[in-house]
Amino acid sequence: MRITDIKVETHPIASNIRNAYIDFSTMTCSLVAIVSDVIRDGKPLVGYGFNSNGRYSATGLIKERFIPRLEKAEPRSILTKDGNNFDPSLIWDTLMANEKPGGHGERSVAVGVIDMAVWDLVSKIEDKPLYQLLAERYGDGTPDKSIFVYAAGGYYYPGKNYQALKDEMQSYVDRGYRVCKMKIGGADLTEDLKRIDAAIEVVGSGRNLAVDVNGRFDLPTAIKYAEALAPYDLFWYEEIGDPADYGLQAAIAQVYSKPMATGENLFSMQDARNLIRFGGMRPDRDWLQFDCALSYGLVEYLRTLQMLRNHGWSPRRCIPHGGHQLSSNIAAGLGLGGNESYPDLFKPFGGFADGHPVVDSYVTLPDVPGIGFEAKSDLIPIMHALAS
Ligand SMILES: O=C([O-])CC(=O)C(=O)O
Ligand SMILES: [Mg+2]
Repeated sequence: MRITDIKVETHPIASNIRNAYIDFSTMTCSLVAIVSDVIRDGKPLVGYGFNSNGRYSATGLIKERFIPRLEKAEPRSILTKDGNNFDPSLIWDTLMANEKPGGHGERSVAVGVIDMAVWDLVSKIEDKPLYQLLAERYGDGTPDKSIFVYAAGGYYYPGKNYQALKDEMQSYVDRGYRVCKMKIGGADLTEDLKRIDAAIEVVGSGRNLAVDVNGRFDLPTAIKYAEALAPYDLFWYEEIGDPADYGLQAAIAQVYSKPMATGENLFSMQDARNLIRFGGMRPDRDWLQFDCALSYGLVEYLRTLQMLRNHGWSPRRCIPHGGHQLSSNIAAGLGLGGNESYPDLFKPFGGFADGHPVVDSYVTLPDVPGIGFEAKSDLIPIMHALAS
């Protein structure tokens, strides 16, 4: 068994939205196809992977450093002991050979893209959905039948007024979402509170609304907002300050007793561990958003989950950033708290399989081998085009 070809290309996922820190006018992602010599139904099995939004494509790194390492590896050295499948963690070690620790940067995105393709391929070779494979390898064999999802949106964009924000939230509610998320911190507090009031008119209560600062606030601003937000009893107050400012996070925990969420810009188990050690996050109410597609993939995410258990955290407190099908599989297979969803953004990479509607903020996963890309009609043609 061997890898016969690895292909990569960059795709635009641009839009005119803006959060408190960046706009998405030039956002891109990398798409990878790993072709194997395993033949099924007359065709080679192919695994696909891509990175989620927020970081740009890592195609340069993938091409220059990571594909050559994988191509040079002795084929037997990346297989399981019985030789019946590829071993994701041996592939991970091959990719990361000769890389110093720390300073994770965009390298974690490049490895995350390839790792997604590896898990897609590995579960296709086992001829089962990835969530089933994960539940069998790491759990009691029974994946969750459905997973919690919330609708992420509520961005700032040109000409958007309160009515447009309400219409957007209403469209999520109409598509089965109970919990929705909106951006704050890109306007002043008075304006943001008016936007929050408008959104709550639609979603019914603060408990159905999460707000995301995208790391914009310093401590005084964070506290001023925390005091104003507390009475709303929001679903969560997200990424309030710089992602690596654990002191700021811990200080907010002292004054804000309602749920907080963060972690989408922490890209390694070690960084996640620093958040848990020093960030004042509370395992009984807060949420962790580490996104494996930006942070060295599922091999690293398994290490992060183990670290969390060692610190008394349940995987149920994890709702990853990114809105991609890999995290849906992880959520169902490893018992996370759910997954993010962008009903209208970052298409066709984000989103779920066709014919699986969201009902009361829960969604089911398709019963197809791999991550489920073959059940997503807007995405799979792009993948096939790359592989062929
Ligand atoms: O706007 C973004 O960068 C995406 C984001 O933070 C999220 O989905 O939580
Ligand atoms: Mg966020």
